[in-house]
Amino acid sequence: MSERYVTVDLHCTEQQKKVIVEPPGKNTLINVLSGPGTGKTKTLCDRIAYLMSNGVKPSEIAVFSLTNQAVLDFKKSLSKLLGNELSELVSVSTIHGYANSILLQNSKYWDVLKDKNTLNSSILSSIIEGMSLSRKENYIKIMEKLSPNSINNNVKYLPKISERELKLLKGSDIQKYKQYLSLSPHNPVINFTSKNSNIIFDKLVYEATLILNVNNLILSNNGIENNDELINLTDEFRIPTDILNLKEIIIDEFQDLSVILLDFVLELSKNKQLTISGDMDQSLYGFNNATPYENMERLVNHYKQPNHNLKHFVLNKTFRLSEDIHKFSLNVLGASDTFITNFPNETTDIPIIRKEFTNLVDEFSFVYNEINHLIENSNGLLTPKNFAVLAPVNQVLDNFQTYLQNKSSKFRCKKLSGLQPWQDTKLSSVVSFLKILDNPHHDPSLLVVLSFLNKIGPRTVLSLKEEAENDKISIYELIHKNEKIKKKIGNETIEKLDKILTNIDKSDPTSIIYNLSCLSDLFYFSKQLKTESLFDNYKIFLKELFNNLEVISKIDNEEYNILSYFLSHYQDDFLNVKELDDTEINKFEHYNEFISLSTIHNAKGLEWDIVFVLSSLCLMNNEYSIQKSRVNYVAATRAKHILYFNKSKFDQMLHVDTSNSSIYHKSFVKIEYEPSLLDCLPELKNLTKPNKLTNLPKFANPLSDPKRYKFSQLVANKIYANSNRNYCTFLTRGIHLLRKFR
Ligand SMILES: Nc1ncnc2c1ncn2[C@@H]1O[C@H](COP(=O)(O)OP(=O)(O)OP(=O)(O)O)[C@@H](O)[C@H]1O
Repeated sequence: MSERYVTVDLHCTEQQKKVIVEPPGKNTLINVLSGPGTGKTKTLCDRIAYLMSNGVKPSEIAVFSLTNQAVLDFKKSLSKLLGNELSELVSVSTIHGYANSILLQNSKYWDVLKDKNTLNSSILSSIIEGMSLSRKENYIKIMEKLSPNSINNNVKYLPKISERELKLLKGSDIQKYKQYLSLSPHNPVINFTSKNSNIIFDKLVYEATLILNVNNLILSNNGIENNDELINLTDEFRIPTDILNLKEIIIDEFQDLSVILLDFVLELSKNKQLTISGDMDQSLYGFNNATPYENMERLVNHYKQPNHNLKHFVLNKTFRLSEDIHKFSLNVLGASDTFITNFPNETTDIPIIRKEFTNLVDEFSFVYNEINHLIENSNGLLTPKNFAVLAPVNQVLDNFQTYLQNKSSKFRCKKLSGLQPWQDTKLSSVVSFLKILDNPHHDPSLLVVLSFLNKIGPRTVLSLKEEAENDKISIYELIHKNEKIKKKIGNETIEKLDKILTNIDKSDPTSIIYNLSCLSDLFYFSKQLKTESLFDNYKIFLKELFNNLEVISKIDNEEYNILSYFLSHYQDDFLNVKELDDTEINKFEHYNEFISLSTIHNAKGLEWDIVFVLSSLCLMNNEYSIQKSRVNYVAATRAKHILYFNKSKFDQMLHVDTSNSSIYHKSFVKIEYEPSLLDCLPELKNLTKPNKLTNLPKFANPLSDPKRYKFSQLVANKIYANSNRNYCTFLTRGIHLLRKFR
């Protein structure tokens, strides 16, 4: 057995260190709280390194976040700290992805959906069928024996409701909502399989929670091994031992969890260590019923039970925000207090630049000129990579990109993946196309592809599957035989499909790529690839696929045609990594040439030296809401040095804008603080510093203003010095990590 030692120095503050070295305990909650840039994510990574150095196996740690982007960022931080080889041993995934993998253990669709982070709602709907545990006979019998009080008998009497009503119910009566989730997919009162609904994802997590629940009951009921009947009943619910052997569950971005996700987390972390970190004010998923304060209250009460432990850790130093930006962000939020009392030594000391616009072209031209000015006056110290342009919605970013193209801009932009967090990444569907080209009787693949057609919804997918199974024929045969289905799909489509299948030469890479394109056109695949970056990735994928097929064609192999050889040998991550990982694109283009463009939602957890937040000119609704304040708060707190927070003429922010006296008056008398974490954790009050909303932030003139020309050079020097800073400046006490690697 080979042994290796990896030494990692952890540079941290005293407060971060307390989190890092806290030993894991059973039924213990480590609650890491604080504001933006205080190193929450970094501290979690350091903790993992420390635990590993103290004998916890990487397979005993599981890290979760809500979005693919957040998962990717966490993986990057961990691999920066530990190197790829070590960091890849730790499971980091979305909760939905992990729940999905629990459910798919026994599914025959496993080979289509094996990537833990990739969910495809059309196949998912087929999978959900047949695995609704809550209504399964065996499940009910197990519950009667092991946990008789938990069976809910009211479920039978639920009235039929629409999807919209069910969504509303999620916000108003979560218990009722869960009763609906417990129904079988074939129930007559609610449709789980609608393509655009998040309900299907809740159903998925709900079912996985039940499986965990059964396993926890088995574990806590000694003597079950002598009970043959229970062993038989529980057999189909058993999950792999890796999951049961977990010691530490880590949740980053805790504030984004909904009640359904918290149920899953609590079940998974039973008898284990649960470590969470988050900033309640950065909760952006209210539209998906993230309930940060309620969840925190529930969690705290849970861990106040006997035999449970609760430990709070507050980080008070931000490594990102200047005092001005911090003050601005607190006012944007209407926050009465803050945990942050320490700021980085090196900041550029530029107050926020807040310029007003009445039309988008003026605004775009301002942003372009300002970036140009800063780059040109920096003596090469600033490059596009120091900048980000953020907007509330994708549409504004697209317009900005078009503006730059028309202007033949000197610099280029890279849009951060606009993928919806837990939903389809679609690119994996290319495998389905390839499988059909190889063998049209591969049912799961044909179902995926058919579901891309407008008229084919998940209900039709399910009935196609059922019908084919009944008639003992393949789906491909069925669509040729059944006149009704033929009509639904369209005769012409079926004929074209047949033509492609006859034309393809499976031993010629060019023919494979050509027919793959025909097939994907036939099923409107480009419509599925909604974002430009996904489309770019698709092109990269085709290029790589072609290269791979060319290589295979040189291998002398009589048994296989090259397409089936490829399909039985391709690496799983050949497909999956690319659509999530921007670094793949960086291989093709030089990173420094790009300005990051991102929606505010996608920018969460990230930081840049200079950030432009575009105004909401395009959005008609200028009414105040806590959700909107949180989005603005996240946007403002992405900036390390200079924050441009553009203003629409029609928009005023309470506690921030001073020019309009009535607004000032309003913000002055209103002083209505938003709900705060202290409402559920009053014991942390003495760790906070009050924020006076009447004490308004300062604003500065743009840097391209002739009077500030010299200043630009100074700013560039400071940013450059700061980007090359040595972490040791902040080192309170390094931890020496020695890891035995087996
Ligand atoms: N002890 C430290 N010494 C030096 N830099 C640090 C330290 N801790 C964190 N940082 C730096 O501070 C920045 C913010 O860290 P991180 O992204 O982990 O913060 P966060 O609290 O998760 O932020 P957010 O709430 O915005 O997601 C990063 O650049 C990180 O490298």
